[in-house]
Amino acid sequence: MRVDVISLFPEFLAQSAALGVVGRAQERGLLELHGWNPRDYAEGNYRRVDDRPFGGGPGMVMLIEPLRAALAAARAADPQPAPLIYLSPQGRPLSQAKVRELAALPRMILLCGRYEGVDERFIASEVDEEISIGDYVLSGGELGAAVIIDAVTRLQEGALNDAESAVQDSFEGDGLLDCPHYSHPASHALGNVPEVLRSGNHAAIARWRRQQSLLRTALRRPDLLDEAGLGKADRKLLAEAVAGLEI
Ligand SMILES: c1cc(-c2cnc[nH]2)ccn1
Repeated sequence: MRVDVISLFPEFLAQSAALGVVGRAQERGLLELHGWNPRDYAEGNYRRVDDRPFGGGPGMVMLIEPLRAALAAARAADPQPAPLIYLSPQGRPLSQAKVRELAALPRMILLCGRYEGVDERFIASEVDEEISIGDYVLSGGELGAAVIIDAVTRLQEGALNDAESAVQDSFEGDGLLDCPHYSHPASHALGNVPEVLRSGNHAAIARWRRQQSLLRTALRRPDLLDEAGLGKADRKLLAEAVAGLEI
């Protein structure tokens, strides 16, 4: 997969992408990352990439022309078509379903805004999709781009080793929150590991873990539970766990 990133701080992404799964995916030829800095295409002595907003108000707005030139350079660098995705608080919330959709693409171009954002005419003319990574304001879209790059890279065939794939599957598989995890020591001042996990009874362990995932999801993210479409056995397992809660 090829990912082009339009950003005033390409070094930010280069550093974050050099590590871990994303760094390894690049070494394995599973991912190609290219940065495009609008400042390299800005005209004039000051190479302006932003200016004050019409109508007044705080902050600065990223200008159309440097963005158009950076986008044109990115598109000219590879014949593969690619959607332009703008990371912004006004975007649709990122979900694992959207990550799966993006991971299936051969290429995408991520636009990272700074300041107050991007001139609306560029968005209306060139942006295919706006995506938000959460309802909070960041200093720019680069962290959102890094999140998307990490999440889609993990879905590239061959990017994860067996242990990492198991972790991915355990979360991604059924849309529920993960169960609690424990390791040594079995007994500690902070508490003891649940007996079932030390029983060696794999059926009982799987049942306990499923029940804990269901209970956690019901308590913390009931919205995910609704989407999961539980079957009769899961609803029974959850009801048993809820009945056992000490309220
Ligand atoms: C994606 C981008 C942003 C953001 C971009 N610039 C300021 N905040 C916030 C949330 N998700």
